[in-house]
Amino acid sequence: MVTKPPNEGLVFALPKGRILKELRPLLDRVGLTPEPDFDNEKSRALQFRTNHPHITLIRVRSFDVATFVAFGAAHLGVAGNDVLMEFDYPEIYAPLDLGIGRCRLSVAEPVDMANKDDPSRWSHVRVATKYPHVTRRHFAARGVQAECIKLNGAMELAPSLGLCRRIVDLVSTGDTLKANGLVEVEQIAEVTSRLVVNRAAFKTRVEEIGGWIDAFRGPCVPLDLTTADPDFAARFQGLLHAKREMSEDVDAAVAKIVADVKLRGDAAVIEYTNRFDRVTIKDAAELRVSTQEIDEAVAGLSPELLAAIDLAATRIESFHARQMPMDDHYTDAAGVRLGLRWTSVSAAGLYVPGGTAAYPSSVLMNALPAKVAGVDRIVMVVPTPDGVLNAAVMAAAHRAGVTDIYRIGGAQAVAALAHGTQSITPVDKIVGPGNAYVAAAKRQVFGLVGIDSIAGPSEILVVADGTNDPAWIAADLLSQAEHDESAQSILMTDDNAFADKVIAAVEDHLKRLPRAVTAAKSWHDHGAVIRLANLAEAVPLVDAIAPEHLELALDDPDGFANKVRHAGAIFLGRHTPEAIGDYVAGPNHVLPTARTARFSSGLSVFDFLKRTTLVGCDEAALRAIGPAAVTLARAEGLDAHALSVAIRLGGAN
Ligand SMILES: NC(=O)c1ccc[n+]([C@@H]2O[C@H](COP(=O)([O-])OP(=O)(O)OC[C@H]3O[C@@H](n4cnc5c(N)ncnc54)[C@H](O)[C@@H]3O)[C@@H](O)[C@H]2O)c1
Ligand SMILES: N[C@H](CO)Cc1c[nH]c[nH+]1
Ligand SMILES: [Zn+2]
Repeated sequence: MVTKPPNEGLVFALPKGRILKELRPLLDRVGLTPEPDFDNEKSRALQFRTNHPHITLIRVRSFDVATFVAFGAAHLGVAGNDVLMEFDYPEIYAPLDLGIGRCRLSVAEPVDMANKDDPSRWSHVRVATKYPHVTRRHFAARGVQAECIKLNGAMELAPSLGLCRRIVDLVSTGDTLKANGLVEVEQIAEVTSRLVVNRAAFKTRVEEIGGWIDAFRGPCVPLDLTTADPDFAARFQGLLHAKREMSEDVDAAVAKIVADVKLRGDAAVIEYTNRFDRVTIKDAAELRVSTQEIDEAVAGLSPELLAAIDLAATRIESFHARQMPMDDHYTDAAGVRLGLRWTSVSAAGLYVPGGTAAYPSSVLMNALPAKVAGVDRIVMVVPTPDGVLNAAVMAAAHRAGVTDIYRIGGAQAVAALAHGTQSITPVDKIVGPGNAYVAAAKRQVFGLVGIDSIAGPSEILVVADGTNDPAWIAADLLSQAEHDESAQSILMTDDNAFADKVIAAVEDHLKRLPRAVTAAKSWHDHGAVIRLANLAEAVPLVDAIAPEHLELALDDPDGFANKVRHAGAIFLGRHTPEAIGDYVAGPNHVLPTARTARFSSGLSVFDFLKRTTLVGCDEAALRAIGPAAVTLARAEGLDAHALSVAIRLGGAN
């Protein structure tokens, strides 16, 4: 580690080449102007002064940025996550994804070989790569031994010259691979460039380095619309129809996983689980979480957390119990006995997300309606990345009466629940939120099993007047933004000055929130502030957005709520933050997103129930209504239908 006096200038390490071109406008945006020679591609200089007397830029190879920063020779830098993954330097902190230098780290092989190859059957691979550590780790996680030959460039030559058959390299457009007769067969990681800092330097110079992190994060302002503006209607339509989720093509990958689980059962589930969750399950018996593991997890939790789980569970259970519908049996005027009977599905599968965060609250929200509805077998699947079983998730499952828990996630878990495996009995219905892979798998198994509606990234719309505390409303907006970069938070207000104060309060909260990077990206990319002439203007706008969560921080929230038709859940008044509904209010937090509240509702006991109708005629009743059936059957040309009624009425001919 290079030690530098704290009062000396900051050194900023930047990568040469393609990324520098994309980075250059960002330097302008943060007000960092290098000396003119920096933009001269022919210049051999490596170090450059800037308009800030204390800041020097160095221009080095992308791999060397990480090394300069890790050893403290540079304080800040810009490096791709491919480089960060390869070195895995604990001294580097990467607070910000700059969203530039987008590409992927992939495994590629010759086209003619790929046509006959099945990556799921590999046991040993020989690979040419600049990323031996990432490559070995990637293959080890799925039980494949990787022999890596380190090359620094021109990787594409390796297969044609017989050095090895496969390569692992960065792929941007795929043109270079194509030109060399290669094709991608597996993706290891999505790559973007990150702002990186030396941890020790950050600790000692937090104001200075933190200031640059904030500057690169950019002014975190959302879309700002005013209903009085002439272009409001067009811009509002743009907001309504903007695509928020990444358009990753996951369908093909998921179809392959689902087919493989259907064919090979447990063996395929184990293989995908080991690969995606970085675990080493050897035997199908290990897939199921044992009673002892559940008991141990529950025993290790604080009484405070257990009490909170219990309070939430009691309230959710009681709210859902009131939803239970009544059977109906009666005899009508024609003497026909009619009835409608509700029964639950026999077995339900609950998907509990666990890839990037653990959600005990979602366990309760999914399992308790099933329990209240009377489902006999409630099976929960939850991924355990790096083998970590979340104790609060286990406690919530225990409290909610889940019968079986499997430590599996993603498409393979959904496929196992739908098709069954040697060790997992299939279920009748699969519910629960999850990422794009989970959503695609649910869509693909629908028909074989039932599914609930697909919940996408979270949303909140707050309608607030100017008498609210801006810090409260800003926190509410961030509560959903912190879920996901694709989440959406919208403020509607009739007070301009209040709107400005909320925008400033969001900035302020972001300085302290641990999930600031995610929340800031969501607010910046998808957030909106809509300035109204009066609060009545908000009603049709709310209906058009049909938000998942609608918060009404108004004097008369009930009056406003009565006018709204489309919203997943409404939170009434200044003391009802949406987060209370996420955890303990009682109604379900799995709600329709992406404007689907126009035609669908949140998860409820009805998702686990189905109706059977009952009809009973005696001779007199059949005589009363049968002739009309005969007439209709003949009109449809379905004579056997007509006969089956007429024969009972003595009119078979
Ligand atoms: N609406 C709600 O009520 C609610 C509640 C909680 C969470 N959520 C949402 O659920 C989502 C959870 O996502 P998550 O990723 O954290 O967990 P997840 O459990 O949904 O997904 C993790 C799994 O995805 C699979 N996967 C990841 N990368 C893959 C790849 N390249 N190929 C194939 N499979 C791959 C793996 O099998 C992994 O186990 C978030 O978007 C969150 O906002 C919604
Ligand atoms: N707000 C999310 C659904 O939109 C649910 C959740 C779980 N934990 C916290 N919040
Ligand atoms: Zn939430």
